[in-house]
Formats: sequence, C-alpha cells, structure tokens
Amino acid sequence: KLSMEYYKKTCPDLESIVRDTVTSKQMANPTTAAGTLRLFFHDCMVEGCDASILISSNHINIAERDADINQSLSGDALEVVARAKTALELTCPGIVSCSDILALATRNLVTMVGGPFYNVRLGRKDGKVSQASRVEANLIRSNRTMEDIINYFAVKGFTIEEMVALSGGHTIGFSHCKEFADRIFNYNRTTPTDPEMYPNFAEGLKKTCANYQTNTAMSAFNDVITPGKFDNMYYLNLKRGLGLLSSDHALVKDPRTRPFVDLYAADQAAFFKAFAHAMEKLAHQGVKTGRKGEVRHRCDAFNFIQS
Ligand code: HEM
Ligand SMILES: [Ca+2]
Ligand SMILES: [Ca+2]
Repeated sequence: KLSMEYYKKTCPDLESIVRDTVTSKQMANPTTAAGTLRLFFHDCMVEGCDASILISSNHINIAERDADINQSLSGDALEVVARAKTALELTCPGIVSCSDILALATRNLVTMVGGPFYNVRLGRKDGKVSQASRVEANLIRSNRTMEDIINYFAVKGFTIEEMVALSGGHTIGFSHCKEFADRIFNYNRTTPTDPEMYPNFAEGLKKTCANYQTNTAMSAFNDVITPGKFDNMYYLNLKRGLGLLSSDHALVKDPRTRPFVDLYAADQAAFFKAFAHAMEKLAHQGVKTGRKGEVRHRCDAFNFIQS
C-alpha cells in the first residue's frame, strides 16, 4: 500500500526539506530526537500511524494529546513536525500528510543521533479521529508486569524479540521522577528501594528526585551512560542494574526477554538490525490510505473543522 515513490512527482524535495528542518531543530534542541521517537510510538499505537496525536483539543473534542499519559510528550517534537509542515506547504501545498512527515522526521532523527537507517514507505493519510478517551487502552504503563507488556505488544502484532528491540528506544531521552519513584522510594514493605538497582545509581536518583512531588519537572536520563546517543548501552545498563523504569528492568528478569537483552548487549549490529526492522513494522501500524483519511492543511487540526 505504501511506497518509496509516493511523492516523487508531487513533492520531489520532500526528503531534503524534512532533513533540513530536522537537522536544524535537533542541533538547537538536542532532546528533539528522543521526544519525536516517543511521539511517533504514541501515535502509531493509537488509531495507527495517522498523526492523531498531533491534533489539538477544542471546544467539541478532547484530543489524544490531553490524555494523562501524553501530557509529558515533548513540545520540541510537536514543533519539529509543525515546522516541516510549514516548509512543505510553501513548496508543495496540500500534498504531504502529517503522518508521513512524522514517520520521516523520526527516522532522520534516530539516524542523526547514531541509530540505524531504515526505509520509510510513504502514502499515509491523516486520521479524522483523535480522542483522549481512546489513549489509555492502547498504550502501556511502565508499572505493568512483563506478562502484560508482552501481551500488549502481541495484540499490536509484535513478537517478544521485536518488543525488546523497540524498548531499546530508551537508549535516548529521559523520564520524569514519578515514572520510577516507586522503585526508589516505595518498593515494598521490607525495602523502600529495589535491591536489584545498582546502589550508587539508586542513591543518585533519590537525590535527583528528592522533591519530585513539588518539583514535577525533575527527571533522569533513560540511559544513564550515553543518554544522547542511540547505541546498545541501554541493554548493557539493564544487565548492571542501571535500568530506570520497572518495565526496563523487567526485561532482564523474564526468561522470555532476557536472551534478547543478552544478544543486543553483546552485539550492537544485531540490535540495530532488529530495531530497524521493528521500526519499519511500527511505521505500518494501522495506516490509512485513500479515502480513509485526509491530508491535513495544518497538523494540529482536522480539515473539516477548519473555517
Ligand atoms: C514497554 C513499553 C514502554 C513503556 C512502558 C514506556 C514508558 C515510558 C515512560 C514512562 C517514559 C517517560 C516519559 C516521561 O516521563 O516524560 C518513556 C520515555 C520514552 N520512551 Fe518509552 N515506553 C515504552 C516503549 C517505548 C518504545 C517502543 C519506544 C520507541 C521505539 C519508546 C521511546 C521512548 C523515548 C524515546 C522516551 C524519551 C522521551 C523524551 O526524552 O522526551 N518507548 N517511555
Ligand atoms: Ca495515531
Ligand atoms: Ca544511549
């Protein structure tokens, strides 16, 4: 359904316009790459890769962006897509969908910070539904069991190996303290801190997050060793007790996921190959073509609501 040549005639400069926009944004704001990767994941898992995540709420609709789990999505990520859209509307107005822009921007940003290149096929249409109430059932929280996480990804069509590879997205970016506070302050009745966390790491996190309930912006890097570089350090960290989220650490505990953690920790090329493959699959999740969607004029509003 999707193709590499989709905009070849109608917008031949698409790739270079997206590349230029993304490069200057990432250089000015180095957190853009991680923010955009997470934005893309949250888009594709809810209504498919259709830019439903980019819609703003208005008086008649509470959009996905306003669901609790999406409150922490990156403003820089939303902005890089909006900037690319503005540039594209000047060159080829009404042609390129916001969902294709997000897919391309994500790939370029992952590659820019050191991750693998993969092909992004194009021709997605933008969705006409974006409801906050449909988000929670389609995304998963880091405090869930590995059983739940495996099942969640299976329902979306991903194998255990693909899930472990996609979790490697946490090799970049950060998490707010509330996402892992239970692991350091409230682990169980016998100990406040997960004893499987590397002690100095846990101590550092406790300091960073000491006032997290009042200082809600406090956060920690997902990959404490190479937070800005897309590499396999995430898996090496997991083996040393340096995983941040409960769902990260659970990957080394569960016998179904552990072999893949070991493989990707030992072999970055194997991780890159698996990640690239899984991202291509993610990018095809529930895509809409033809009349099932539209090409938005602006990424934060449906066409039919615009005056
Ligand atoms: C097991 C499923 C997953 C869970 C439970 C999970 C959970 C989380 C949580 C709680 C955060 C922190 C959000 C914040 O506090 O701002 C986060 C951040 C992030 N996640 Fe995931 N995630 C999962 C899978 C993925 C996947 C599949 C990707 C992409 C391939 C991904 C990419 C990211 C990135 C890049 C960040 C950092 C965002 C930033 O720095 O702005 N995650 N994730
Ligand atoms: Ca979506
Ligand atoms: Ca890293």
